[in-house]
Amino acid sequence: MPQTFTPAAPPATEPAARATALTKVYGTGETRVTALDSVTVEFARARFTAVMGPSGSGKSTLMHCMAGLDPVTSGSTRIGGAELAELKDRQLTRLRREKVGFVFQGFNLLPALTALENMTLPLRLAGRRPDAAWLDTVVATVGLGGRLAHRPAQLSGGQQQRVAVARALLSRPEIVFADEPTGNLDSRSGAEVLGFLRDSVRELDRTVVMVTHDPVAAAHADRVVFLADGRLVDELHAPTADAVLDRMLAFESHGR
Ligand SMILES: Nc1ncnc2c1ncn2[C@@H]1O[C@H](COP(=O)(O)OP(=O)(O)OP(=O)(O)O)[C@@H](O)[C@H]1O
Repeated sequence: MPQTFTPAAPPATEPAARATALTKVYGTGETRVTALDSVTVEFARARFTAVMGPSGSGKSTLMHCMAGLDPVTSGSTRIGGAELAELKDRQLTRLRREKVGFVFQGFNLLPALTALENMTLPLRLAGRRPDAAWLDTVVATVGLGGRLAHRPAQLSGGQQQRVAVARALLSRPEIVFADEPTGNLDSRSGAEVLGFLRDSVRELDRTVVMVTHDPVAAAHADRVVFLADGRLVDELHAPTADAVLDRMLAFESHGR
């Protein structure tokens, strides 16, 4: 009897994103910098991971390479089942638009648009309509129900960042990369935004990777990975702020 071949579905344990022996070198000759030196790391689905390390250790570079914003020098980066180096520019742009959400320190909202218009803009640019039920869920999770018609200037920093989080979640991305999302917020608004990021992982099954300098912010994550000099040097599960701070101080004293 002829056998029909059915491609196997990706195993449930496949990570949302993965880097294998990822190396990134900037510049040549005297200005050559190895920003990432053979980093292998996985970001599990429906988990909140913080990336920490001293200034210049490669955190932003790791995020940019894994999000397909910056080409790698060698090694492999995957989002879901897709190997980024194998994608043509147009496919990469599409993958970034559909599978990756971004949250930046500076919110990056358009001032002339309302909160709701800002949230739905990436989907509309992609020619897609937001799913009404999912929009309601995301808006309820980030707690912006009464503010949808406000423009960014009429919102506090914390509310603006919640709009940015909602925008990142609306396309149901495989993974959300957040670069210092609380860097411009006071501690109370920062804690709220971190709470929403965590809720989006716990309640909405999203995957979030957050670069931060702040041990208190990192303690909201399920796991913290530490970079030093472009290498992955340690990780902590179920971190507390004190445990994160202890590790950071240990790296700094070793580095001296
Ligand atoms: N576009 C670039 N051109 C040249 N060198 C770069 C570039 N981007 C980053 N680097 C270098 O790569 C190294 C890692 O930088 P990266 O920004 O990833 O570190 P980081 O851990 O995010 O730092 P910070 O915490 O200060 O934001 C640094 O030495 C940096 O100077």
